[in-house]
Amino acid sequence: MTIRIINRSKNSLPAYETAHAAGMDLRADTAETILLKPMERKLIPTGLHIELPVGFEAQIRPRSGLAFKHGIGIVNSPGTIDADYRGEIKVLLVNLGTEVFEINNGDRIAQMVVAKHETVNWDEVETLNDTTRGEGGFGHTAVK
Ligand SMILES: O=c1ccn([C@H]2C[C@H](O)[C@@H](COP(=O)(O)OP(=O)(O)OP(=O)(O)O)O2)c(=O)[nH]1
Ligand SMILES: [Mg+2]
Repeated sequence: MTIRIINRSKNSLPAYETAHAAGMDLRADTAETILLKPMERKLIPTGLHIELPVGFEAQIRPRSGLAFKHGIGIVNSPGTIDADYRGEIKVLLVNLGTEVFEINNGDRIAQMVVAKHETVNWDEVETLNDTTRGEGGFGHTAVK
């Protein structure tokens, strides 16, 4: 599919790094180096604005390499970009590691997955179909 995009950064457009990757890496758009101290969170600009087709969303997900090596996560993971959002895509990084993490312009800080979603109408009722699980959850199938 083709999606309209405005790129106000000087970085290349988000791109799939391998032939069948699900996510396109997003790059930081920042004139100055951003420092993220341990347990600190910051909204990182990308300079990108997109026009998703109705019925699609974009998910902003962490990169496992940054998570593993530096403890970098996304506070609201996965972030949701709505089809009607025209603002700049931003990434809410958090440093869960023990060292200060440096972000420079063009660094690949997160990945974006474009996905279909349903739009639901509620059918409000008094009872739901019974199942073997019933109301069991939160570990109720664990071996005792
Ligand atoms: O990681 C994110 C998450 C969201 N957004 C943008 C796109 C999204 O469409 C909008 C609103 O996001 P969300 O619905 O998650 O936030 P909210 O706190 O519910 O804000 P709002 O009241 O604006 O919906 O913010 C981002 O740029 N990055
Ligand atoms: Mg919202």
